[in-house]
Amino acid sequence: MDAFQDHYPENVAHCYGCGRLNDHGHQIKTVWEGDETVTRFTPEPYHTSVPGFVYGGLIASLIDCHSTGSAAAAMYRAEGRDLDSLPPFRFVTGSLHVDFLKPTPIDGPIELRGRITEVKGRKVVVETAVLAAGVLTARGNVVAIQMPEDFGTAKPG
Ligand SMILES: CCCCCCCCCCCCCCCC(=O)SCCNC(=O)CCNC(=O)[C@H](O)C(C)(C)COP(=O)(O)OP(=O)(O)OC[C@H]1O[C@@H](n2cnc3c(N)ncnc32)[C@H](O)[C@@H]1OP(=O)(O)O
Repeated sequence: MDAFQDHYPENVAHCYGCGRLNDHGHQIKTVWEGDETVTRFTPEPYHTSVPGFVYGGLIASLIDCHSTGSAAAAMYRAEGRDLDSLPPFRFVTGSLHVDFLKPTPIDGPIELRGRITEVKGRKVVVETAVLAAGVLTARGNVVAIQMPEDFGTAKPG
């Protein structure tokens, strides 16, 4: 099945977490399963924190990109539009909150299951459960915001 990230236009397909064109990145893939968005990812041995367990920064990174992809897909769904239709919805992370509930074992796939809890203007809130072998090990809350036209052009300060 096609993933949301397979539809990202080339100019936003280089993200370290979700860009299909980033050879060094995670290249996550997210799909709808009913009203939930689902990403499955198998960690590598080098994603270790404490031996046997996944590095928390990786979990945060997966939640991050799972959520921005989910936010875009939710907006397309809300408008009854095809994922390839123009103009494209592009979301960036405004806020990323992670609760680490239990150590996440590294020896198998991780499943992220997201729910859209708010859509308001340019903002989408996504809550994500992170499961390893069916056990909830972390929870994420992301505020994703539709990318402004002038993203990245503002001068610091
Ligand atoms: C499926 C088909 C694909 C199609 C194609 C998709 C392409 C998909 C591209 C993916 C690309 C990779 C994405 C990876 C995820 C990153 O890693 S993104 C990189 C990390 N994030 C950044 O660099 C963002 C930096 N921050 C900014 O640029 C700006 O602060 C933001 C986030 C755009 C917001 O600025 P703004 O547009 O001026 O926001 P503003 O109008 O003030 O607020 C809008 C709303 O958002 C809220 N808000 C703003 N900032 C925050 C915040 N930090 N916390 C909470 N709420 C906030 C406001 O309260 C407001 O809410 P309401 O009052 O309407 O309820």
